[in-house]
Amino acid sequence: MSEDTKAIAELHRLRDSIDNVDAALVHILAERFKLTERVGELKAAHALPAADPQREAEQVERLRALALESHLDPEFASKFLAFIVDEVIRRHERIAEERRGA
Ligand SMILES: O=C(O)C(=O)C[C@]1(C(=O)O)C=C[C@@H](O)C=C1
Repeated sequence: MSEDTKAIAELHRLRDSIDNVDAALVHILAERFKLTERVGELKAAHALPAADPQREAEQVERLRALALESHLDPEFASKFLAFIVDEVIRRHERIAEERRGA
């Protein structure tokens, strides 16, 4: 087997593993959004604000430390969290509007 053929085989193996990790990420995100939807319902029912900056600051601090331990760029980890949390807040606001309109 030539070196190029071996490299292509290795590329396919790596891509198979990347596909597995991507599938796990989608499943984990789906579970997280199921949980945050329940939080959104709870907040709407009790007129609590969609966003909780104190909680977010704690989450960022915790994730940055975990990222460092795992040799992941902490800046990337906090941007990734912010991206998800922004979407959660939008969904919380939508739930609250729907409950107000109902
Ligand atoms: O914990 C909450 O209060 C949530 O609404 C969940 C969540 C999150 O996605 O983790 C989203 C918005 C808040 O600003 C903080 C955290």
